[in-house]
Amino acid sequence: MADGDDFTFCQVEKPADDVEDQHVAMGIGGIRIDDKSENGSWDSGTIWKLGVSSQKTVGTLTFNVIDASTHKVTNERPELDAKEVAGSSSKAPLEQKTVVKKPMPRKKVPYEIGYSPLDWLKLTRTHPDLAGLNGQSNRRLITMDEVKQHKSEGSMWTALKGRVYNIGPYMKFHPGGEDMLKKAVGRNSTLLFNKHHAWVNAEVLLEKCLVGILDESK
Ligand code: HEM
Repeated sequence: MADGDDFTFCQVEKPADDVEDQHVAMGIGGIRIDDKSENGSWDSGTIWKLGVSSQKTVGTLTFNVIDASTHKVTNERPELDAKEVAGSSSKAPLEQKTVVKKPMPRKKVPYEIGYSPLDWLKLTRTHPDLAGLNGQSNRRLITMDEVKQHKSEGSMWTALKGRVYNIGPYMKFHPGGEDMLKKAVGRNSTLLFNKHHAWVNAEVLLEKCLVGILDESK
């Protein structure tokens, strides 16, 4: 290149991801630059290429602009000349498998008047014995066999995350509806609970309904 030519040349690296190539320069499939040095020899280098090329010359620089507009866009890596793009000969598939878990559809039921979460909070603060303990300790160990025996209106027990609760008083307050909560009665409802709303803080919500600790040894 002649001294008078004020031409700043910076080397452009080929981007690591080939998918990007097709979006960054739509219609241009590659660039080749040839520079005639002062001793008359040619320095040349192709940055990347995809399709048919046309040649342009500016001063001593010769550009090969390669047209990719007719090039079929596929998920395959474009054919790259190993000689021209050193170190990028591997043909790894671009397809990425993303597993998107479908969220559970929300099935909240409207509250009956007097059964909102706030009403439940008030009840837990004023009712003397929601668990139905009649003075018994709520630290005692309870087996699943005993849980199964409490399925009546006033006393509906469920085992949840290692604790046993009387969920009878909570039935009409449950935002997912009574029918859903009834599925928990007389059994270990931990899996069902987590399936629908692992984020719900049952320990706090049902604190006053605690009957005992689940005896998991039996
Ligand atoms: C055993 C104690 C349970 C407690 C304390 C409880 C509490 C709650 C709370 C606080 C909500 C509102 C969640 C929110 O707004 O994000 C809710 C919603 C719901 N619950 Fe429960 N639940 C219990 C058990 C269950 C069980 C066993 C089932 C299913 C069989 C169930 C099914 C649902 C459903 C379908 C909703 C509405 C879902 C939604 O809003 O996305 N719940 N529950």
